[in-house]
Amino acid sequence: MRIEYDIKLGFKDVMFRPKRSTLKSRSEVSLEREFKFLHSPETWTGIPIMAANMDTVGTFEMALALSEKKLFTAIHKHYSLSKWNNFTSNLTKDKNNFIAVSTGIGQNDSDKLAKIIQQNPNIKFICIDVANGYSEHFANFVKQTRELYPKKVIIAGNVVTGEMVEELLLCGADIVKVGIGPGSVCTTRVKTGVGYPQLSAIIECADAAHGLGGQIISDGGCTTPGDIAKAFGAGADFVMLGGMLAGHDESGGKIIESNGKTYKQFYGMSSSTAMDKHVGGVANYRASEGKTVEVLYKGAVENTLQDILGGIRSTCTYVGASRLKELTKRTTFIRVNEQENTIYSK
Ligand SMILES: NC(=O)C1=CN([C@@H]2O[C@H](COP(=O)(O)OP(=O)(O)OC[C@H]3O[C@@H](n4cnc5c(N)ncnc54)[C@H](OP(=O)(O)O)[C@@H]3O)[C@@H](O)[C@H]2O)C=CC1
Ligand SMILES: Nc1nc2c(ncn2[C@@H]2O[C@H](COP(=O)(O)O)[C@@H](O)[C@H]2O)c(=O)[nH]1
Ligand SMILES: [K+]
Repeated sequence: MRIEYDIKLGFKDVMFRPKRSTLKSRSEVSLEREFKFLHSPETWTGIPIMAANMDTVGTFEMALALSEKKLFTAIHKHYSLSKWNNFTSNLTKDKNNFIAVSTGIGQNDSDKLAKIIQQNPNIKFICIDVANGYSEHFANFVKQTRELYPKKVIIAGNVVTGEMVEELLLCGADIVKVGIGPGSVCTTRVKTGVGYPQLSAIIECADAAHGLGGQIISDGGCTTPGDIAKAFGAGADFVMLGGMLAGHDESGGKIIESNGKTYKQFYGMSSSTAMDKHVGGVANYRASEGKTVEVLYKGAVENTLQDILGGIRSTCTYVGASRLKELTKRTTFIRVNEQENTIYSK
């Protein structure tokens, strides 16, 4: 056994130190970024915030709403081929910049992926997503996917350490997804004791990825627009959101009326709710690693997006970044023991 003694940080452990700035207005901030990729010849321009590939968040409806504002959606892997064909038949070609098709690493997953891509060749992004990105089988799957799809942009995850980011990039991933256990409906840290505070994971993984010319997605743990800004400040190229985009018209999940209030169901993809729905229950050798919750119904996602994007533009003006790209260079984090004043929150 060994112990690493340096303390790893989460979003709640830091704040941005304000800096002098020449920006006159938050309207002067551009949140768009342009990326070239390590393997794929594609280029991408957009606002690098994405909906998670959860069946309550990464829906076709979410993709239509988010792509309007140049945000991205990792579509969940449980749509059938015919649902995909139906969705893409009404899709303008440019919208393919803002969606990924997701896959697991089983034979069924790769067969279904092949069919979806064969029938929808304009799809540009593939998101290979597993809970534990440390297995050899997963790395081999990434390699095989790169061989099959040399031009697609491949996202692979999840991992939390630099050496595995490098390995996945070398296996053919363009973008590595980072986060084990920070999610709002995640119970991995409780069930397994495994995890890595998200801010430190981002800092370490971004450094590893950028050294090789790859990108990272910070996945999970953002509960406020300020957390998203901190993820970008720490070096994330993209930020993926689950819970913050749950509960909207465009989200999946049942509507629940209770005590005169309206809620929407939201659950982890490793929860018993998800496993009952998609694979007929929790296998007898494993535990669920996700929660099922009810979130207050929030209406159209557009309003939430304005709140998020407005918050991040404001962060940028506080540190003098006229473009999101400059935010990390202009970031000094201070370690803190307090966040917001909660006297009027419940
Ligand atoms: N970011 C995170 O912290 C987490 C995210 N999730 C999300 O939920 C989805 C469903 O998760 P889940 O059903 O748990 O697993 P996955 O769908 O990710 O499982 C992928 C494959 O990896 C194998 N595997 C081996 N060890 C592990 C392990 N420790 N954890 C998970 N899989 C393992 C699984 O086999 P077998 O099932 O036979 O073991 C399975 O074949 C994920 O794809 C991810 O989107 C889930 C948990 C954590
Ligand atoms: N450990 C688990 N993690 C999960 C599960 N379902 C999804 N996730 C991860 O959470 C993020 C979203 O995080 P949020 O804080 O923004 O809500 C998602 O992208 C997955 O990586 C699960 O059942 N268990
Ligand atoms: K995900």
